[in-house]
Amino acid sequence: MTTLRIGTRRSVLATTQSEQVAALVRDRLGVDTELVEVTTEGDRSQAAGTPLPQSPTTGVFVSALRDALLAGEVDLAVHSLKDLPTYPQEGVTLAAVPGREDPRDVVVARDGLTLGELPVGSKVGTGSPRRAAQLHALGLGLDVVGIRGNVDTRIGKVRAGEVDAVVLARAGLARIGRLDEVSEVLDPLQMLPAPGQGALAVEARTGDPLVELLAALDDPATHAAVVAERTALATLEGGCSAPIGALAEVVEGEEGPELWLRATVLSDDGTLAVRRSASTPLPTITDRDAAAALGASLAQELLDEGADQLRSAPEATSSPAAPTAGSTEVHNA
Ligand SMILES: NCc1[nH]cc(CCC(=O)O)c1CC(=O)O
Repeated sequence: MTTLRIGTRRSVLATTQSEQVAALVRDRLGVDTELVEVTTEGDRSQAAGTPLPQSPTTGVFVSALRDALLAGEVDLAVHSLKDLPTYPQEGVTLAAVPGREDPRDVVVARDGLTLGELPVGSKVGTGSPRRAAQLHALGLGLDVVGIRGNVDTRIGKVRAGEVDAVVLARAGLARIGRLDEVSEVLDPLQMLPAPGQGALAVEARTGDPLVELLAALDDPATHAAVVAERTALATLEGGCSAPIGALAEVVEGEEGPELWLRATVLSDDGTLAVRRSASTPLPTITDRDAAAALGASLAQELLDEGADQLRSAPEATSSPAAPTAGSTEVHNA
């Protein structure tokens, strides 16, 4: 085989991630690699300062890379898995999910403060409805403000005093060597990560013999976890558009590996939330059907508990959404 061309976005985070996959390809397949930078619509719109659609499921960072893959300009594409839409794309196969970074969210705050140490009314920046809703649900009286831009830009807003803190994925900071900026790692009980957070997706063309070779890059425990998380997300997306967090982990049980999954759906303002967790034995670590079944059944439980009715009151209306059966009302202190 000649040199494998790896399609990547241009940001520091994306090229670092792609270089990590390139190193895996060289180690495990013994093949040379070349990074090919592809500019995505998401990158262009961020550079121009125009707002992005709020949901990452629209895949603005993803489609240009897939186009380059389908056009044969690159042999494989590397994405942050949480940025991938849940619906499959014709001609594109998820060939490997490498080992995951710590999936938790972190706080980068002025003076190294934690969320609980920030005074009431402090400005916390995030562009993520999931993070915003969970920040509100903490009841700390924080002022959640919308910000955007890459990891560097967002940290810069704290250093410039524009906001008191930002919430980011620990994985992104770990990959670009900026963990020293972190003032608090958020427990998933307070801040459940996005489905797929901290994991990478390696995509290739469906039917390309490369798909089978790339299986050597796969980490089966991570793969099982993200299948459960993303199946839950896909099932929930069918019924609601509210913010969703989900995290699965493989643990060693007495009778072999078990997959644990917890998930939450919140109203945008964080005043209503449903949370559930469940587990399943994994007869074999590559049993993706068991992982998918766990995700689907947990999502169904959340929908049965009213996850599809967790709508915040529209801003123009005065009456807040009524608590729904089975949902937990979160009181802001
Ligand atoms: N939303 C953009 C995005 N996509 C992937 C990561 C970080 C890496 C990861 O989660 O795998 C980030 C930045 C962030 O959320 O802080």
